Amino acid sequence: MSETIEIALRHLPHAEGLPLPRYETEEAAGADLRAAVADDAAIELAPGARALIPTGLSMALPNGYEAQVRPRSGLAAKFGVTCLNAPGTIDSDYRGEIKVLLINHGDAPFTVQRGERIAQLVIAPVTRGAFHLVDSDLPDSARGTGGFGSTGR
Ligand SMILES: O=c1ccn([C@H]2C[C@H](O)[C@@H](COP(=O)(O)OP(=O)(O)OP(=O)(O)O)O2)c(=O)[nH]1
Ligand SMILES: [Mg+2]
Repeated sequence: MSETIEIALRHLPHAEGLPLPRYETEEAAGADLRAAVADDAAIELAPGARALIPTGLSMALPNGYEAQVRPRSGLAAKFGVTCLNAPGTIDSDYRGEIKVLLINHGDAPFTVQRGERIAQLVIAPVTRGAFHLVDSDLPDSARGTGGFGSTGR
Protein backbone atom coordinates (compact mmCIF):
# COMPACT_ATOMS: atom_id res chain seq x y z
CA MET A 1 0.00 0.00 0.00
CA SER A 2 1.48 3.37 -0.94
CA GLU A 3 1.91 6.21 1.51
CA THR A 4 -0.10 9.41 0.97
CA ILE A 5 0.99 12.80 2.28
CA GLU A 6 -0.85 16.11 2.20
CA ILE A 7 0.73 18.72 -0.07
CA ALA A 8 -0.34 22.37 -0.18
CA LEU A 9 -0.53 23.66 -3.75
CA ARG A 10 -1.11 27.11 -5.22
CA HIS A 11 -2.58 27.64 -8.64
CA LEU A 12 -0.99 30.75 -10.12
CA PRO A 13 -3.29 33.03 -12.15
CA HIS A 14 -2.14 31.67 -15.51
CA ALA A 15 -3.15 28.13 -14.45
CA GLU A 16 -6.74 29.08 -13.68
CA GLY A 17 -9.14 26.54 -15.12
CA LEU A 18 -6.54 23.79 -15.52
CA PRO A 19 -7.03 20.55 -13.59
CA LEU A 20 -4.78 19.98 -10.58
CA PRO A 21 -2.09 17.29 -10.98
CA ARG A 22 -3.75 13.94 -10.61
CA TYR A 23 -2.96 10.27 -10.76
CA GLU A 24 -4.46 8.83 -13.93
CA THR A 25 -4.78 5.26 -12.64
CA GLU A 26 -5.43 3.84 -9.20
CA GLU A 27 -1.79 2.96 -8.53
CA ALA A 28 0.08 5.42 -10.74
CA ALA A 29 3.27 6.68 -9.08
CA GLY A 30 3.32 9.94 -11.02
CA ALA A 31 0.75 12.73 -11.12
CA ASP A 32 0.73 14.45 -14.50
CA LEU A 33 1.78 18.08 -14.83
CA ARG A 34 0.08 20.31 -17.40
CA ALA A 35 1.42 23.16 -19.48
CA ALA A 36 0.08 26.51 -18.31
CA VAL A 37 0.90 28.36 -21.51
CA ALA A 38 -1.74 30.78 -22.80
CA ASP A 39 -4.33 29.47 -25.27
CA ASP A 40 -2.96 31.75 -27.94
CA ALA A 41 0.70 31.24 -27.03
CA ALA A 42 1.40 27.56 -27.63
CA ILE A 43 5.13 26.84 -27.56
CA GLU A 44 6.61 25.28 -30.65
CA LEU A 45 9.73 23.22 -30.04
CA ALA A 46 11.77 22.82 -33.19
CA PRO A 47 13.87 19.64 -33.46
CA GLY A 48 16.77 20.04 -31.02
CA ALA A 49 15.16 22.99 -29.21
CA ARG A 50 14.38 23.19 -25.51
CA ALA A 51 12.02 25.37 -23.50
CA LEU A 52 11.11 25.91 -19.86
CA ILE A 53 7.37 25.27 -19.72
CA PRO A 54 5.34 26.84 -16.90
CA THR A 55 2.90 24.66 -14.97
CA GLY A 56 1.26 27.47 -13.03
CA LEU A 57 1.76 25.54 -9.81
CA SER A 58 3.76 26.20 -6.68
CA MET A 59 3.75 24.01 -3.61
CA ALA A 60 5.09 23.39 -0.14
CA LEU A 61 6.34 19.84 0.24
CA PRO A 62 6.75 18.66 3.82
CA ASN A 63 10.36 18.71 5.03
CA GLY A 64 11.85 15.28 4.32
CA TYR A 65 10.30 14.93 0.87
CA GLU A 66 11.25 15.93 -2.67
CA ALA A 67 9.28 15.87 -5.89
CA GLN A 68 10.83 14.52 -9.06
CA VAL A 69 9.78 15.94 -12.42
CA ARG A 70 10.00 13.00 -14.76
CA PRO A 71 9.36 12.60 -18.48
CA ARG A 72 6.23 10.91 -19.83
CA SER A 73 7.19 7.83 -21.81
CA GLY A 74 4.43 8.43 -24.36
CA LEU A 75 5.85 11.81 -25.38
CA ALA A 76 9.33 10.32 -25.55
CA ALA A 77 8.32 7.27 -27.59
CA LYS A 78 5.96 9.07 -29.99
CA PHE A 79 7.68 12.41 -30.45
CA GLY A 80 11.19 12.21 -28.92
CA VAL A 81 10.16 14.84 -26.35
CA THR A 82 11.57 14.47 -22.86
CA CYS A 83 12.79 16.42 -19.82
CA LEU A 84 16.35 17.62 -20.34
CA ASN A 85 17.28 17.57 -16.62
CA ALA A 86 15.51 14.32 -15.83
CA PRO A 87 14.59 13.77 -13.15
CA GLY A 88 14.14 17.39 -12.12
CA THR A 89 14.32 17.94 -8.39
CA ILE A 90 11.77 20.06 -6.52
CA ASP A 91 13.18 20.88 -3.09
CA SER A 92 10.82 21.04 -0.13
CA ASP A 93 11.87 24.66 0.52
CA TYR A 94 11.09 25.79 -3.05
CA ARG A 95 8.06 28.05 -3.32
CA GLY A 96 8.51 29.20 -6.90
CA GLU A 97 6.60 27.98 -9.91
CA ILE A 98 7.25 24.40 -10.94
CA LYS A 99 8.60 24.42 -14.47
CA VAL A 100 9.40 21.63 -16.89
CA LEU A 101 12.46 21.82 -19.12
CA LEU A 102 11.37 20.00 -22.25
CA ILE A 103 13.66 19.15 -25.15
CA ASN A 104 12.65 17.89 -28.55
CA HIS A 105 14.96 15.07 -29.61
CA GLY A 106 12.56 14.16 -32.41
CA ASP A 107 12.84 15.12 -36.07
CA ALA A 108 9.59 17.10 -36.30
CA PRO A 109 8.47 20.28 -34.52
CA PHE A 110 6.41 19.62 -31.38
CA THR A 111 3.78 22.06 -30.18
CA VAL A 112 3.00 22.37 -26.45
CA GLN A 113 -0.64 23.44 -26.04
CA ARG A 114 -2.31 24.79 -22.92
CA GLY A 115 -3.39 21.95 -20.63
CA GLU A 116 -1.25 19.32 -22.31
CA ARG A 117 0.25 16.77 -19.93
CA ILE A 118 3.97 17.31 -20.36
CA ALA A 119 5.63 15.49 -17.44
CA GLN A 120 4.82 13.71 -14.21
CA LEU A 121 5.56 14.48 -10.60
CA VAL A 122 6.74 11.71 -8.29
CA ILE A 123 6.89 12.43 -4.55
CA ALA A 124 9.77 10.70 -2.76
CA PRO A 125 11.30 10.66 0.70
CA VAL A 126 14.72 12.27 1.10
CA THR A 127 17.76 10.90 2.89
CA ARG A 128 20.45 13.50 3.44
CA GLY A 129 24.13 12.75 3.96
CA ALA A 130 26.42 14.16 6.64
CA PHE A 131 29.62 14.41 4.60
CA HIS A 132 32.98 14.14 6.35
CA LEU A 133 36.49 13.78 5.02
CA VAL A 134 38.57 10.90 6.32
CA ASP A 135 42.35 10.41 6.22
CA SER A 136 42.23 6.61 6.25
CA ASP A 137 41.60 4.38 3.19
CA LEU A 138 37.97 3.76 2.34
CA PRO A 139 36.65 0.27 3.20
CA ASP A 140 37.61 -2.40 0.62
CA SER A 141 34.98 -3.72 -1.79
CA ALA A 142 34.94 -6.36 -4.54
CA ARG A 143 34.27 -3.67 -7.20
CA GLY A 144 37.00 -1.38 -6.00
CA THR A 145 37.53 1.44 -8.50
CA GLY A 146 35.97 -0.41 -11.45
CA GLY A 147 33.13 1.43 -13.17
CA PHE A 148 31.99 2.87 -16.48
CA GLY A 149 31.55 -0.53 -18.12
CA SER A 150 34.09 -2.49 -16.06
CA THR A 151 31.73 -5.49 -16.04
CA GLY A 152 31.45 -5.53 -19.84
CA ARG A 153 28.99 -4.15 -22.32
O1 LIG B 1 12.66 20.44 -13.35
C1 LIG B 1 12.73 21.27 -12.43
C2 LIG B 1 13.86 21.36 -11.59
C3 LIG B 1 13.88 22.33 -10.62
N1 LIG B 1 12.83 23.19 -10.46
C4 LIG B 1 12.85 24.19 -9.38
C5 LIG B 1 12.56 23.54 -8.03
C6 LIG B 1 13.89 23.37 -7.40
O2 LIG B 1 13.78 23.37 -5.98
C7 LIG B 1 14.62 24.56 -7.96
C8 LIG B 1 16.11 24.38 -8.02
O3 LIG B 1 16.40 23.24 -8.79
P1 LIG B 1 17.88 22.63 -8.86
O4 LIG B 1 18.48 22.57 -7.50
O5 LIG B 1 17.79 21.39 -9.67
O6 LIG B 1 18.59 23.72 -9.79
P2 LIG B 1 19.88 24.58 -9.52
O7 LIG B 1 20.43 24.90 -10.85
O8 LIG B 1 20.80 23.90 -8.53
O9 LIG B 1 19.25 25.90 -8.91
P3 LIG B 1 19.37 26.48 -7.42
O10 LIG B 1 20.71 27.14 -7.38
O11 LIG B 1 18.22 27.44 -7.32
O12 LIG B 1 19.24 25.33 -6.45
O13 LIG B 1 14.12 24.76 -9.28
C9 LIG B 1 11.72 23.10 -11.27
O14 LIG B 1 10.75 23.85 -11.14
N2 LIG B 1 11.71 22.15 -12.24
MG1 LIG C 1 20.18 23.40 -6.55
